[in-house]
Amino acid sequence: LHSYTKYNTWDTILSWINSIASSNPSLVSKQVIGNTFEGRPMTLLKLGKSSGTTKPSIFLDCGIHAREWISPAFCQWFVKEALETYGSDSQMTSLLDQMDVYVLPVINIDGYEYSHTTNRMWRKTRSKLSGSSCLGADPNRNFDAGWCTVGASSNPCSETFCGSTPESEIEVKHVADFIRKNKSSIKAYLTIHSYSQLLLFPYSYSYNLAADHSELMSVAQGASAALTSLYGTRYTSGPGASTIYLAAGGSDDWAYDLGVKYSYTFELRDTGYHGFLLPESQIKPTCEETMLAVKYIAAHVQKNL
Ligand SMILES: Nc1ncc(C[C@H](C[SeH])C(=O)O)cc1Cl
Ligand SMILES: [Zn+2]
Ligand SMILES: [Zn+2]
Ligand SMILES: [Zn+2]
Ligand SMILES: [Zn+2]
Ligand SMILES: [Zn+2]
Repeated sequence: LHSYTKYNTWDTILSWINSIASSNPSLVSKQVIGNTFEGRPMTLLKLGKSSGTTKPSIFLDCGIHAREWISPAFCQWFVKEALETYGSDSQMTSLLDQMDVYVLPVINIDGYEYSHTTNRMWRKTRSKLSGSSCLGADPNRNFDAGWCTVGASSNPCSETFCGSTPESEIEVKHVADFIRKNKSSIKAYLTIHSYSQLLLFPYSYSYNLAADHSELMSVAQGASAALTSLYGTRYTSGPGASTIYLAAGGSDDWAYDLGVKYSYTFELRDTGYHGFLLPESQIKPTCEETMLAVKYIAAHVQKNL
């Protein structure tokens, strides 16, 4: 059965998505943006007061890397908090009245399932490339942003295999298609990973500073300070290249270059003690502190609409 403080399987998450959408019809709608390589439905939740017109929106995705289980847990937590506090929390109420928040709880569903059933440390998709016995590409190297130039491998057996072409991974293509289609209204892109406790923003594919570097930095510093205020968890903020590593093909860089100014990658808890195997006992505190950072960014986005 579904629990917000457990690492739910995909089947449990999908039935949760369906029940959430059907029990909150005025605030939530769902749509399938396409199927994964193995045919699972990439199901997107749209949160926000329904209005006849297109509202400005925030796109939040989780589970691009299979083994980063705290990530889908956060997307589920965000939905719970949003629906629970709409009407009582003034900021969340204002957010969902003025904007829409798209939540994609698991991008890499095939990989997520595989990490539950077969290999806990799996990272990539589960696509089959002709001519190789190795499976999958790194979806966060498969976006069309400096594709395969740095920090990625063209070896299909590598953990950071960039894919045969940009958007070769059908999961990446579906996400990119959706964001392209809605790029005029999507004001922020937040993608959730683990671990390291970092708040990253463009660029990772180059050491060059983004045009909006100073604003992105100040918002990141404010967001991580908000996060730290709850339990003292410390985060580092900065451009991906200088803060973690130089690497191309990431979703945040791609969204930023498409014109989504507020584009951030979160690396949640911890800093390596448990790493990807973060105990379920830490889901609640991790999600509660991350809510503060996400709400900080959302408030800044709203102020700048
Ligand atoms: N644009 C990016 N933003 C963040 C990262 C770090 C994550 C950490 Se799991 C990754 O390696 O895919 C990597 C890239 Cl390429
Ligand atoms: Zn398709
Ligand atoms: Zn990751
Ligand atoms: Zn990571
Ligand atoms: Zn522990
Ligand atoms: Zn809460």
